[in-house]
Amino acid sequence: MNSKNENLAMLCDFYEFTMGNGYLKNNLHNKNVYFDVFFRNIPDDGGFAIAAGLQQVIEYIEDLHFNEEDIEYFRSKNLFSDDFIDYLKNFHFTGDIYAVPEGTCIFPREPIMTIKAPAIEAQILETFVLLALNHQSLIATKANRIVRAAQGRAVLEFGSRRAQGADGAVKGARAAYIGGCAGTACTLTDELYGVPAGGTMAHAWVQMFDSEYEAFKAYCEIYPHNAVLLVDTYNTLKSGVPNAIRVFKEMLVPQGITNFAIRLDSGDISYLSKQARKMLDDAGLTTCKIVASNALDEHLIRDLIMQGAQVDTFGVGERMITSKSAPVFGGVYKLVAVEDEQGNIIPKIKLSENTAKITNPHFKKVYRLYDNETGKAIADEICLHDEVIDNTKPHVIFDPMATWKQKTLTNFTVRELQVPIFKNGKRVYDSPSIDKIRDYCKREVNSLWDEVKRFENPHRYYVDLSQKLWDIKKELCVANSMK
Ligand SMILES: Nc1ncnc2c1ncn2[C@@H]1O[C@H](COP(=O)(O)OP(=O)(O)OP(=O)(O)O)[C@@H](O)[C@H]1O
Ligand SMILES: O=P(O)(O)OC[C@H]1O[C@H](OP(=O)(O)OP(=O)(O)O)[C@H](O)[C@@H]1O
Ligand SMILES: O=C(O)c1cccnc1
Repeated sequence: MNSKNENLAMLCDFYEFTMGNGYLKNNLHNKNVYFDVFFRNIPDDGGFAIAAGLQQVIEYIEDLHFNEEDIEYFRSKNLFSDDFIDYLKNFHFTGDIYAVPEGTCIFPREPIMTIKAPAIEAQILETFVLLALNHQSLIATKANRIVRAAQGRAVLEFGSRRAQGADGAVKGARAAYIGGCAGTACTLTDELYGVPAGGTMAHAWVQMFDSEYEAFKAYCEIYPHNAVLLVDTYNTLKSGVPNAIRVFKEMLVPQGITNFAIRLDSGDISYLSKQARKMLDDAGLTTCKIVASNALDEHLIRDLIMQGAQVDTFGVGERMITSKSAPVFGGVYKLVAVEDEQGNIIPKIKLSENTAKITNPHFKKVYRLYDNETGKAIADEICLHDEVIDNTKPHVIFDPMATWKQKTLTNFTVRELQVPIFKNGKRVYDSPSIDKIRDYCKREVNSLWDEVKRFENPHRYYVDLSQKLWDIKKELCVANSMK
């Protein structure tokens, strides 16, 4: 499921192979094509999303090959030509890929990945590329909302047991960490990706002993430095908290240990946490932290904080790992250009009755423009691949949906968002460590205005087109609408 040497080549929609077979028959297979990955709607009607999943795309592509069993499978279908089957036998990726690094804040309609490759290769990549980017971007985006709602309090990822499948759990926990979670309950995600795993205890531990007091005592004996006692098995305020206080005072305080905690997992978390805080403080255990869990999400956490709940750490499972309130990240994979025999890039467009759904044609680049005074991101500008924005001159940006809405920038910095990942089939990019990705994500989110980050009716961040790209798009719209 996760190792680099697992062959996921067959995790591919069947039509990629029927098209591939057809491209070969029509001698189109070696034609270089350009595909963009982009998305149209931000989950939960948020103001931005977070890119994640690139490392899994890289590992998939580096390992992409069809083994004997796969070749036999294709033969058994009696659908594919011998030439195509021979082609698959020797398949490996030979193209170029550009992508935004994991942890980047991303916005609708801008290319987050661009694939330039011979047609069959580009087509075969589609399913896995979308699957990996869509899933992890969804969870990183959701986790970031939950982490922001917690306003500096730690959020732990607790979702494996309710994730949609093993990959949903493991890659989901990786993405949640990129989005800002402090750690995960998923041991495998720690082993594979270095996301710190940890946890508290289940009700089963407490139930295994003759009394709650004995259960807490036994735990503190083994784990004096990591004691988080679950206090709601019988009666939170009448037995759970008093027993925890007794054990902390009898066993840990005399050893000079102060970093212990209790966990609330049911009932009114606001009321219980305030009462528990008071009881702990009255007992002199002011350093004791309070963890809360139980079907939490960004709205409940925000609400609990508004109610004055005394919670230091939130454990969040099902609603984060499944992104329950918005379970789809609609990233798509669209053909934007082909090369002719001379190597000229011919832009392609897909029209739609819905103007927002008309694709942005051509091989492109995305620039992010930052205001030098505030350091905040002003807008993204999608340009042709060979366009450069000169920040020493005033620069006009305009809304592509309402071109009369213009702004002239004078004091700004430009950053190209996509970086080269593969060149002629060879990887030219090393994924940063997971902690570096997480730090980068934090800086990225800090570079956005608060208005873009609010949960309700966020300000729409501008994603503009360069004049040259806009002109080409308009021309293609007119030309293609006559077809
Ligand atoms: N003060 C609060 N304000 C708003 N929501 C809360 C508050 N306290 C708890 N909640 C949430 O209300 C929901 C209550 O869920 P539920 O009825 O399943 O829990 P419970 O009955 O307390 O516990 P359980 O059934 O797990 O023993 C949870 O999502 C919980 O996080
Ligand atoms: O509610 P979530 O956000 O998904 O957080 C994870 C939940 O998983 C555990 O409970 P579970 O119901 O599995 O078992 P328990 O009876 O031991 O609490 C834990 O106690 C949390 O309540
Ligand atoms: O460590 C915990 O407290 C934990 C882990 C997974 C799910 N619920 C709780």
